[in-house]
Amino acid sequence: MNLNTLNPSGVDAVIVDLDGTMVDTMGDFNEALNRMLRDLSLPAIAADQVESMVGKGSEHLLRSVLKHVLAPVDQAQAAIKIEALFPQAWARYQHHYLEINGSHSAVYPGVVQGLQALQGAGLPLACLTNKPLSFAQPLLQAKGLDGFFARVFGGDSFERKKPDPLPLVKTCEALGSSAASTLMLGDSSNDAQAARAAGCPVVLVTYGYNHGQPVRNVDADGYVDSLEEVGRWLARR
Ligand SMILES: O=C(O)COP(=O)(O)O
Ligand SMILES: [Mg+2]
Repeated sequence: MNLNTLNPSGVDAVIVDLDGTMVDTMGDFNEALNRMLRDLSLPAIAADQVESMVGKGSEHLLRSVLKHVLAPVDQAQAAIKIEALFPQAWARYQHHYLEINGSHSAVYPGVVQGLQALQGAGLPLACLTNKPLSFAQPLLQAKGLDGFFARVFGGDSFERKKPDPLPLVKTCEALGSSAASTLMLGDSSNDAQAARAAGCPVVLVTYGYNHGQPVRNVDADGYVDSLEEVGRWLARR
């Protein structure tokens, strides 16, 4: 663990990211995307391609996937085609994602223990994801994680998504804590950039999705291999 620059007694609340931090949802993304591509008579996409596209919300993911599968078409044509396909792609993706939500995904080791420790330390918790709220809420329920969170916000809960600081600022407001005393736990540069811009301390997990880039290269206050480590550290406050 490397949380040297942070003081646990300065933390009053915690915001936790969902995909890549609490739940490994890559199987769900891959399944829903490939069902959508089949409906649109487009070729399938491999899971390792999808991983680098996750993190900036579902609209961005769908545009990236469509761009990838339409790659042989020239760029200007692809842009026009993506926008033409988007409404149907979005409708089919939502349908399939909600149908399979949680059935191809798993809670990472140490998450439940970590959240229990944070709750035991009396810290109010919020889940803040770029996933649509209608996907996030049933996923948290299906994985037995919903009871930990006083508030849950999705990528469509506010005007802008992470890496914009707005969702973090609004989540701090909802938790009644100052940005400087609200710790963000995430897995990607979106979480870290949003936290930095909002003035929140940020710790990143090393096992999630960071657009295929090494997470330790992202500017953050610490990196952990398990949320259990954060729980143990904050239980000392
Ligand atoms: O849906 C996404 O793009 C990623 O969601 P996250 O913010 O929970 O990592
Ligand atoms: Mg994430």
